[in-house]
Amino acid sequence: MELKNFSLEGKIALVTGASYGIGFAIACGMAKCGATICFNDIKQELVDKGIAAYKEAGIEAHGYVCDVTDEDAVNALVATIEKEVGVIDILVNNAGIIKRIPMCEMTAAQFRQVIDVDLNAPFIVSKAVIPSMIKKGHGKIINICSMMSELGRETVSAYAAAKGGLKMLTKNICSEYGEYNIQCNGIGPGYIETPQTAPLRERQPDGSRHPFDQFIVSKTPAARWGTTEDLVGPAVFLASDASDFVNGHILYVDGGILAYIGKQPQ
Ligand SMILES: NC(=O)c1ccc[n+]([C@@H]2O[C@H](COP(=O)([O-])OP(=O)(O)OC[C@H]3O[C@@H](n4cnc5c(N)ncnc54)[C@H](O)[C@@H]3O)[C@@H](O)[C@H]2O)c1
Ligand SMILES: O=C(O)C(=O)C[C@H](O)[C@H](O)CO
Repeated sequence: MELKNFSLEGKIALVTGASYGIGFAIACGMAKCGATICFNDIKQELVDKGIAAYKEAGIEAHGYVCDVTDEDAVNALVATIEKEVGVIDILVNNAGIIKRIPMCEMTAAQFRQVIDVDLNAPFIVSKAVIPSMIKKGHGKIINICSMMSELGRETVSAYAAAKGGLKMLTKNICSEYGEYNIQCNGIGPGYIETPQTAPLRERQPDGSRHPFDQFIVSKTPAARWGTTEDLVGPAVFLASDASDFVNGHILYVDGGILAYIGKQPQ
């Protein structure tokens, strides 16, 4: 039996919002498996820093400024990549924001902003790449979901609504385009050490650990925060031929949080 390989040689990947953080780590991992990396971010300054960081990692990445919520800009980005690099084989919808505000104190505009980046944008970017994937006869779409695709918590109503919707968008793209050999799956990271979660890990004025930091470690069987490197193997798997029969799945990379009721207070 031939082992379907994990190589990404000859594949072109677009990772959104990938100047740093989870997207940067996933892109670096895909590059090490042979993929050509294209990425975007919202500001030239971030793209420039990203290109330098990829170069430092030995990767010649193609960087573009593009706000993923702007449909015209996204369509222009995909057309430019197709012209300059080639047809996108792998899309990672990674760009995202969070606003931690109690729901009744959050404005509708703030709610909409989170939905726009975390849910509408993955729709926009996926819609932009799918036609060429159909023509090419294959495609991989990986949506970066969250624990909040399954669970709620105080202050993250918009984010949870977006990430829950992103889980179902993932399943719907699978349903609608699986027959064209397009696999759309999600990765659901646990709590990962990146700028997005930095406020949850800040030391207290007395030097003690943030209460949320202690809470998450107690809720994680692995008893630690995740790192961006923990996400690379799962992303490469879902981007490779080895996952051609995996579709509509959310792969939770959470150290066991979703399986664990929590430790009895001592
Ligand atoms: N860090 C975690 O614990 C965690 C866990 C689960 C899911 N996630 C998700 O993973 C993804 C990456 O998270 P992260 O922790 O690396 O976040 P981050 O805040 O460190 O990075 C997010 C990136 O997205 C970019 N971005 C934001 N809005 C954009 C827009 N409109 N257009 C283009 N780029 C935009 C930012 O500039 C940044 O480069 C997000 O979707 C996040 O919701 C993070
Ligand atoms: O709960 C929060 O405040 C978060 O920041 C959620 C994390 O970013 C992440 O999405 C958990 O999977």
